[in-house]
Amino acid sequence: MTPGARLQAAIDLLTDMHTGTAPADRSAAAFFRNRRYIGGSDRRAILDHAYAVLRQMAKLDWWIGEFVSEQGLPHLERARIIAKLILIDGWTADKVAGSFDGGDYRPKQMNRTERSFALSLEGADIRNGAQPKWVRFEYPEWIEKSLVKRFGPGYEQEMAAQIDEAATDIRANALKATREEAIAALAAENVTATATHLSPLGLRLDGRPPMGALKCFQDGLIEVQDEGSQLAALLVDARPGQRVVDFCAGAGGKTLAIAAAMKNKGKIVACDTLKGRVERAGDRLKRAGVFNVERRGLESERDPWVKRHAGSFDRVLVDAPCSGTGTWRRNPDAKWNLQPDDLPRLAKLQASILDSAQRLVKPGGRLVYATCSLLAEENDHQIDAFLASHPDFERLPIADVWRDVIGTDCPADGPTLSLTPMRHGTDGFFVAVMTRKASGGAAQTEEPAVEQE
Ligand SMILES: C[S@@+](CC[C@H](N)C(=O)[O-])C[C@H]1O[C@@H](n2cnc3c(N)ncnc32)[C@H](O)[C@@H]1O
Repeated sequence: MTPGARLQAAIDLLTDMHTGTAPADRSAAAFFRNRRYIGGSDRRAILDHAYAVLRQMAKLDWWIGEFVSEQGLPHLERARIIAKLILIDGWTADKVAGSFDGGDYRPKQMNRTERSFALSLEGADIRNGAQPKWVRFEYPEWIEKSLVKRFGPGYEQEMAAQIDEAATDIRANALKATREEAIAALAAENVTATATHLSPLGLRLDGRPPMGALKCFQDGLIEVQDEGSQLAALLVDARPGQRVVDFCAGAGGKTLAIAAAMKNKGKIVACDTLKGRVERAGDRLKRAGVFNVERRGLESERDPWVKRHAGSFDRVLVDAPCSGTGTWRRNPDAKWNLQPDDLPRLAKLQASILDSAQRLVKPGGRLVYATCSLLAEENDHQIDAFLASHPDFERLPIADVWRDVIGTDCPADGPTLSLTPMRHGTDGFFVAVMTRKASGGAAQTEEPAVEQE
């Protein structure tokens, strides 16, 4: 494809991304599925253009807004790409016009308004002192109060750390390879990987190799997983022979890591209310050589299966549905899709999931709550409320769990773990570990636990 054709494809992709409600990565997958003729390097270039826009969209739109107030509205996605080329890539208006020339598959020529918009941007800095903070640091204005409550004045730096793209992290699958063996296998396929600082199984890749094409990926030696997510799974401290529930297992990211920690011995029940999602984890489990997992679709968090298995698991992980505010480096569109009423709705769901899932934990067993949220409402506040209403549970100091499992000093202060992109270079993750007091008796349930496997 010519550079201009890539730009037109990026405009079309952004239009798809901003029509309908699908997350950007799903829109992109559908876009390329319908255009199989687009090769790998063109695909990468088109995605780079589109994601560069998504990452700095508040600032690009601010510049568009400044211009529009005087001159009338240009085609929005074309305007965003024009602004991106000039403000981020440093193009001149003439260079943009060279690609917007109406040639085969290329953007049609800029009209007079677009041309004067392009000229007005030449030499400007994408950041401008007149921009409000939410524009400069790229987050929805309404969430500022929660960010200030959580981080204090440092919240701006936390948000700035979410603008740039995250590196690709992978986990060495201990069922098939040590971290050193995974590094060597990657090197043999010309991929450079370095050990992550916090996760003992983690590797950070140089660049973005096409993972699906790597033999060591196809053979299950490695899994794509952010370092924060690896740590959350490790802190479950699941041991060989135990019975474990991954209550919100999704496509099985943490299930796989837990299975490796258990050396495939014992049993994991991977549940989710999205039955199709948990079913689709099958191929990943097979590739990773995991065979101690039962996949289970739940009607809701109060599915009768939970009551039937009350008090019968050593570990229950609740990797709760959340705002995803810790993953905005990877999903920059998610911040603009999040709505103010999502937070109370999610907090209510998280509390309900915890309240139901806790029934599965046996006396002396552990309930581990994790989110990829940065917000106290979904994290510490949720745990405080849970402990207040479940006196048979107590929090285990995260530093103790960390030292037992990982063998180093925990990088976070406080009784729970909060990882952030700025402080730890991981996705934002929260982890709290609680135990059902051994003397607390079995979980509250109206009927005896019955094994039904
Ligand atoms: C953060 S994601 C889980 C990610 C997954 N654990 C992983 O590591 O790849 C949260 C999951 O919770 C599931 N979920 C939503 N509501 C639920 C409910 N009421 N009960 C159980 N799971 C639920 C969602 O379908 C989603 O897959």
